[in-house]
Amino acid sequence: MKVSTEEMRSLLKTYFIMGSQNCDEDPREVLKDAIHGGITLFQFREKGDQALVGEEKIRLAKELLEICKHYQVPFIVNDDIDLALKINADGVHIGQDDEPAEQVRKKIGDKILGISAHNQEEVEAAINQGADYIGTGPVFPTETKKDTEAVQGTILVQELRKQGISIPIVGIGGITPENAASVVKGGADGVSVITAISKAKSPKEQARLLKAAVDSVMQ
Ligand SMILES: Cc1ncc(COP(=O)(O)OP(=O)(O)O)c(N)n1
Ligand SMILES: Cc1nc(C(=O)O)sc1CCOP(=O)(O)O
Ligand SMILES: [Mg+2]
Repeated sequence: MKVSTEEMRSLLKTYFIMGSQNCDEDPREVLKDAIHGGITLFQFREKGDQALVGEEKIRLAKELLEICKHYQVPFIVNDDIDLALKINADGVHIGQDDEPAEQVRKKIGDKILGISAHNQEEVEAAINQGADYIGTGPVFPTETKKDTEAVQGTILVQELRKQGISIPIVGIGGITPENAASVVKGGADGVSVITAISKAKSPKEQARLLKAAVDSVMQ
C-alpha cells in the first residue's frame, strides 16, 4: 500500500493505538466502537507486562486486522516487523530503540513506515531513512508508557514547522478531546491516543470527539 503524503496527513487525523493490555473490555469490541466513532488509522501495540505473546498475540492481531479491513481503516503494527509481514499489515511504527529504520524500509517495501522522533536531528534522520510520518511526544504527561522522553508540549512541532519541515507528523502522549485541538494548532496533522479511547466508557463517542476537535482546526 503506497500512500501519498497528503493521504498520510489525512490518515493521521485520529490515530488509535491499542493492545489488549490497554482495554478493560474485549479489544475487538473497543476497536469496532472506535471505528464507528471515526478513527482514521489503527496501530496494534501489544506491549508490556500484561500483553499477549506468541500464538495468542498473532491470533488477536489477525482478528483486529480483519476488523480494520472490513471498515477500510489501515492497520499498523508497532515494533514487530515480522508480525507485520506475516499478516500483511499496511505498515509498521518503530522508535529510536527498535530495529534500524533503513533495514525496516528494505523489509517492508512500500508499506507505511512511522518513526518516533524527539528532536530536529532525529526527525531529519527519520526523513532520510524513508519515514512516511513522524510520531512525536509525549506532548502531555502520560501514565501509559513509563520510559518516555521529557514532556515536550507543542513546542517541538511548532519549531519543526518553522524550519520548513513538512513531513506528516502526529502527536502522542496524554492527548484527550479537550487538548487535541492545541496539538493540531501547533502544526501536527493529527493526534494519536491510547487510553483516551481504549478506557473510555464509550470509545465511539471519544473517537468522535477527538475527530471533531482535530477537524475544527483543519477547516
Ligand atoms: C504514533 C506513535 N508515535 C510514537 C510511538 C512510540 O514509539 P516507541 O518510541 O518505539 O515506543 P513504543 O510504542 O514501542 O513503546 C508510537 N508507538 N506510535
Ligand atoms: C506509546 C507512547 N509513546 C509515547 C511517546 O512519547 O513516544 S507516549 C505513549 C503513550 C500514549 O498513551 P496515552 O494516549 O494513553 O497517553
Ligand atoms: Mg517501539
